[in-house]
Amino acid sequence: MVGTGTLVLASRNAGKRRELEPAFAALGLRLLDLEQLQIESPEETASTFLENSLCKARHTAQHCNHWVLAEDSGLCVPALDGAPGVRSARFAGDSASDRENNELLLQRMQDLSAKQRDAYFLCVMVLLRGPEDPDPLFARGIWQGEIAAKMQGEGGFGYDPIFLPRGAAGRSAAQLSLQEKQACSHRGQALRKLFAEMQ
Ligand SMILES: O=c1nc[nH]c2c1ncn2[C@H]1C[C@H](O)[C@@H](COP(=O)(O)OP(=O)(O)OP(=O)(O)O)O1
Ligand SMILES: [Mg+2]
Repeated sequence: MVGTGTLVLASRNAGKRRELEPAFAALGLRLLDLEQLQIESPEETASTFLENSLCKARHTAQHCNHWVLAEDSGLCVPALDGAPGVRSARFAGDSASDRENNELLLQRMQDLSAKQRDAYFLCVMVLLRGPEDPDPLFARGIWQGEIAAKMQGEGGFGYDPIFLPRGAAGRSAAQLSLQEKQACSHRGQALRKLFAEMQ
């Protein structure tokens, strides 16, 4: 793979790209995303992160000639039966902004007790080494924390301003540096496991 020099990231999310890019750059790999390749995003209609992730990877691999990395991720609140879950990006509607999703989740959490504010991020990553790869590599990561009472911090993306990671002393994920977030996040863990699988 290193020889090809390019890996396609089957995503339109610039936040994911920012977090994933340094690890691939260190391997001498350049990431190209769906925006750059002008490939449409597939519909994310499955009920599991795994299926959505594989669907993004497979759709993209059919439109390009490179290895493809995809991931599907989301925020799960057990007290809300796992919502926003696989629908995290579309929680407040099909073209909802991060702010709208954050506001809706804060509103849904309003009457919950401290214990019920527990939440976790999940990331399921897939690497396809060609459109017909019969043996895709998978890896998942989980990041435990709780939902804050209000948004705090300017960094990161998505639900970062309202996610208080366990062990971060009350800082939100949006108040962590890129390196701090990658060291403990669902995405960082999944990526490290994927690299281990590739050995
Ligand atoms: O580290 C994170 N910090 C904050 N929020 C996060 C994170 N990781 C996932 N999330 C949220 C964002 C979005 O609401 C959903 C992912 O949805 P998901 O479909 O996987 O990504 P997306 O539609 O933004 O981009 P794409 O499908 O093109 O990769 O979970
Ligand atoms: Mg998506």
